[in-house]
Amino acid sequence: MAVPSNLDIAQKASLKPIEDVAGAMGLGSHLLEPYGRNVMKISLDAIEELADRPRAKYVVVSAITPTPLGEGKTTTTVGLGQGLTRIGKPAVVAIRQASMGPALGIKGGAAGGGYSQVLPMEKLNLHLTGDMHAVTAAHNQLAAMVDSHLFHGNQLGLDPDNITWRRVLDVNDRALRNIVIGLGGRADGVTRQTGFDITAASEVMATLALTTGLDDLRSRLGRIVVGYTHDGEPVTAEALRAAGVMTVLLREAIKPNLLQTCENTPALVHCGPFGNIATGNSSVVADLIALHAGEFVVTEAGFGADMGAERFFNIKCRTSGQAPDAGVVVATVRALKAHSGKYRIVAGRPLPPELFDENPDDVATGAANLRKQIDNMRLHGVSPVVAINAFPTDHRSEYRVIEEIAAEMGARCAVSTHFAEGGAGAAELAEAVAEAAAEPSQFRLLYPDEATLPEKIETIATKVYGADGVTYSPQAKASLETYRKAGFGQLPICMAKTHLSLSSDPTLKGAPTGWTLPVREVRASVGAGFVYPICGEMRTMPGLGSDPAAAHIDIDEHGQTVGLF
Ligand SMILES: Nc1ncnc2c1ncn2[C@@H]1O[C@H](COP(=O)(O)OP(=O)(O)O)[C@@H](O)[C@H]1O
Ligand SMILES: O=COP(=O)(O)O
Ligand SMILES: [Mg+2]
Repeated sequence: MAVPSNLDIAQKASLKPIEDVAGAMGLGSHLLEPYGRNVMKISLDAIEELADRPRAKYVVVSAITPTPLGEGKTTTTVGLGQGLTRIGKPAVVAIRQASMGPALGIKGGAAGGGYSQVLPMEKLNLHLTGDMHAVTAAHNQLAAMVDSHLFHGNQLGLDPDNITWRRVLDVNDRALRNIVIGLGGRADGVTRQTGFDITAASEVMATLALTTGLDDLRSRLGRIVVGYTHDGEPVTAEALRAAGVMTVLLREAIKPNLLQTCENTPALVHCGPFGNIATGNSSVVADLIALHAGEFVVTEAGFGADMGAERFFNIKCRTSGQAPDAGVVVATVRALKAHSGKYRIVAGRPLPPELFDENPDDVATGAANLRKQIDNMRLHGVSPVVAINAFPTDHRSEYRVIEEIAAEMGARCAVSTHFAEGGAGAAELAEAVAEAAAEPSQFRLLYPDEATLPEKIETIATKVYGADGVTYSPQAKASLETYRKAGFGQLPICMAKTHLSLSSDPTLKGAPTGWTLPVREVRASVGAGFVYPICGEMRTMPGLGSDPAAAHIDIDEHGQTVGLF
């Protein structure tokens, strides 16, 4: 029987009073702030108040390199959280809020799918409690203060041609990528070129995702570098007297949002997605609360294990000091077939019909990517569990290929039908994850703080992506030298690279070899606490397709939302 649409399931689901969901986590009402129906914010006091309770097992959900459709990481995160709860291991799910860019663009929402969703999905995929808008406001307030400083005499000596701080908006709008501001008369500001990034790519978002509390947020925001003087000295948000107001604009946004799944499992939703141009993980503070509010925390890391999971390990866990107990690699038959190079999956276009023919050989051909992503978990000492996210068009013989490869690689594996069956469909996966998480943690970071920036970049490129080496543009080389001199050398790396390939070329599928990683630009996100190499043709402001989801979203005759997915 066909599964109803995500929206149908979401609109018909029976939600528990959110106070009861909070109660199941052991959160007292004094820690809770209702935001309308079915959503609450949690005070950060909960971190300290819950700290003495037993620590949960910490599970990160990643994936093989996805097709543009996404392979079900968020859906599996939710399904696994429901599955663990069903087998008597109460779990808390921790995911990111959707960006309206992809939600109204090609990809769709980020609340999961089928009977494994976080609800209310309409709130999660649109405004939720306004955190995205708060990040946008704080980011653009700083941008306005930069340009106002230029207008009022530039006392700090900012080089107008070396201002790295752009503006952001939570909309896919290619027309804003490169703009000229300050046009008009003398009173209209200083004319210069700049542009917009999507809000999820803002350093303010990454700072919010990595901070451990309000004081830490205030000092991180102060360290944000907006540009450099003519002699290469960094100019900070603190110097522009902007960090205080930015902190005030974010004082509600720093609190994680509590929602629930289709099966009333607690779900914390906090911070933004994009594991290719941002850190792509939910917040440290949400995990610190969740880690003492149940037996398992299941959190997602954007895109494939080379992207979100690498950042989860080497940026998020480095910052929080937490160590994961298991890592799930979501695999789908369709994506492994695509990795064989014989099928082209384009978002917004019908899937090639031959994709649904039984073809275990093509699954085997594309499985090089699965092997590498399992390796990427092992590289960090994390016990991998392969979750085969079952689609109705799959064949048993194709699962057998994946199971055999997982067995060969010593990884546990389970077919999971959580999309169609909710937590009951993830019971086997939950058992496998519980076993993996029971093993002593061998977690290790990929590189030490004291490695140089080029060493860190080369380590990720060669060990995680499988590159032979790295090439740098002259601009990238100069930036790395500037950052070394400025004392940023101890920071970890957040690599902006395509999520559609292990390499920097989105058309190279499987596990490409014989290539080098081209670093064309390097930015420093000193507030968030990482250096940000941009590899190949990466855009930090997506554009809308010719037939975006937005064109199919409406209000029906009953006033119900339609078309959101
Ligand atoms: N097993 C499945 N069967 C059918 N559709 C699925 C399945 N898993 C996920 N989906 C759908 O695929 C899309 C991507 O799923 P999602 O969990 O958002 O992937 P990711 O988080 O990896 O990007 C969503 O629209 C979701 O509803
Ligand atoms: O950051 C990207 O997230 P998904 O992989 O869930 O689309
Ligand atoms: Mg997702």
